[in-house]
Amino acid sequence: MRIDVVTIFPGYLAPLREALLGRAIEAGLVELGVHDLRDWTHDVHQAVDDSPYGGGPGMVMRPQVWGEALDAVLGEEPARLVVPTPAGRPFTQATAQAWAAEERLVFACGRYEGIDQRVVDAYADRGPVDEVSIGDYVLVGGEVAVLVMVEAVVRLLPGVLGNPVSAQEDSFSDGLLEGPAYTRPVSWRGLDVPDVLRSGNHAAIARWRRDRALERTAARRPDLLDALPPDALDRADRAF
Ligand SMILES: Nc1cc(-c2ccc3ccn(Cc4ccc(CN5CCCCC5)cc4)c3c2)n[nH]1
Repeated sequence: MRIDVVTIFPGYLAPLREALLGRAIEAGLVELGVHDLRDWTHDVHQAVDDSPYGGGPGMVMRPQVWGEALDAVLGEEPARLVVPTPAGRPFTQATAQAWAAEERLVFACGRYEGIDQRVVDAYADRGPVDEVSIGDYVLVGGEVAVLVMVEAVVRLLPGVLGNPVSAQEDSFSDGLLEGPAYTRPVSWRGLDVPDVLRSGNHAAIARWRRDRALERTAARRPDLLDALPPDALDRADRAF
C-alpha cells in the first residue's frame, strides 16, 4: 500500500515514521509520502486560505492550490482520496478493514474551517472520495485524524503486527468491546487476577471473557449490542 498525505504542517505526520508504523515503512510493507501544500502556491505569501463566501467565522482553504497539489500527488494512479472533516461519515473499524485492501490512499488535511467543497466535488468523478470524521468533537485540522486513521489501517496489513490474531480479535471485530486483561504479578496492591484465568480451563476462560465483554459493552456501548445481528448472541450470552 502507498499512502500520501498533503498538509501545511508536514511535521505533524512525523510520528508515522516512528515505532511499528516506521518499521512497516522500512520493511516495505507500506510506502509513505508527506507533501507540503504550500509547495503548490505561487504567491510570495504562499496563501492557502481566503474568506468564506456568504460570511461566517474563520477562513476556508482555496481550491486552486488543492487542485494543483492533488493533481500532482494523485498522478494517473487510481487512489482513494480521504478528506477528514467534522462533517464526515464516521470512521470505524469496518472503514479501516475496507481501506486496508486499497492499493493507494491519499489524505487531504484541511486546516482553518476546512477546504472549499469544490475540491471534493471535482475529484468525486475521478475516483472514490471519502469525507470522514474520527469522532464527534472538533479538531484544529485534519492531521491528527490522519494519524489515527493511518495507524488503524496499517496495523491490519499483513506482516505489520507481530501477532496478527489480535487484529481479528480486536474490539468491534466480534461487535463487542474487549474485556479486562491481566498479567503478572498475581496480586498487586491487594488486587488479584481472577482465578478462572489461572485455572487452565479454556472453556471456562472463554466463557468468563465473553461475559466480561458483554458486561462492558452493555455498560459502555449499549448501541453496539443493539447493532448486533440477531444470531450473534447465543443462549449462554442471553443468560448473561
Ligand atoms: N472528527 C474530526 C475531524 C475534524 C477536522 C478535520 C479536518 C479539519 C480541517 C479544519 N478543521 C477545523 C474545523 C473544521 C470545521 C469547523 C467548522 N464547523 C462548524 C460547525 C461545528 C463544527 C465545526 C471548525 C474547525 C478540521 C477538523 N475535527 N473532528
